[in-house]
Amino acid sequence: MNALELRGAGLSYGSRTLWSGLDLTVEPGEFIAVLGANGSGKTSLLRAILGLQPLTHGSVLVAGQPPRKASRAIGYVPQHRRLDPITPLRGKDVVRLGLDGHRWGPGWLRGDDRQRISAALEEVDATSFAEAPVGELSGGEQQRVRIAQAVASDPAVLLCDEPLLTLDLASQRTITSLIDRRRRARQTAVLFVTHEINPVLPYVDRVLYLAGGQFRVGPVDEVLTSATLSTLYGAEIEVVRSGDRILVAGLPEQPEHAHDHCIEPEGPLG
Ligand SMILES: Nc1ncnc2c1ncn2[C@@H]1O[C@H](COP(=O)(O)OP(=O)(O)OP(=O)(O)O)[C@@H](O)[C@H]1O
Repeated sequence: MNALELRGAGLSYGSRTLWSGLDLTVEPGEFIAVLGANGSGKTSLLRAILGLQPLTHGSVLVAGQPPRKASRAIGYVPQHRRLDPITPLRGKDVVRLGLDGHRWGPGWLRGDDRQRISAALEEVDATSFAEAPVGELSGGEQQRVRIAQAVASDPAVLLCDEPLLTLDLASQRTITSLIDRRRRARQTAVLFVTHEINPVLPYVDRVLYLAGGQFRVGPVDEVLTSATLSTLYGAEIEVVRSGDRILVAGLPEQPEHAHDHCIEPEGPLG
């Protein structure tokens, strides 16, 4: 079964279309980097997959189910934001929210939930944070606990919304390799929203690039090229591969053909 399937998906806010005609099938264990201009709708795409934002057109299925029915099939890792030092939660309480955070009330742990919480913490080498007040952990440690939360229900899809932001290089490496390890070990598909491809470059199978109401999906070498990005942005953009890094020069703040009042988007390129 596909981990994720978007068919003819489109999202508009009022007269503004973020993207439309989006067909994307993600296999179990695939790592997709979602890149694009500010405001191109990357976070909105994740919200649609989470079932928090209804699509204007088309459909989304997670592990064969509509998002609302698939809550345990979706893990979500948000941007790192420093938790208040007095946050009254221990590491294991944060992980538990990945199992019952979508249900109201205090609730009781079900069946093997306790085991799932320990296994998730162990997976991110965070067993020692189980009893620790999360607010006192470092940024990278807090982000590891958030990954444990996201994988606790053994999701089919892991949605990561710029999880490396504000982390130092060493923590970025730890987080990306933990996510990669999980998807290989459990065939968890990953949608990884990022402004910076290089930290995830070794892991990426395909890129979904959104800009100016258009998109392009494909392997890194097909999408991150001067020709493709220049077309997407309607401006001269240069992409240079230097060793194991990709450098992009000339990115405008906004794509040339970004539109607040929708002209029909051109959809997939090429
Ligand atoms: N609920 C909403 N109603 C109306 N407009 C919205 C709503 N949510 C987001 N938007 C707008 O849609 C656009 C896309 O937002 P989104 O956060 O999805 O973009 P993004 O690609 O993740 O941006 P960034 O890279 O800056 O984080 C933005 O212009 C935003 O203001």
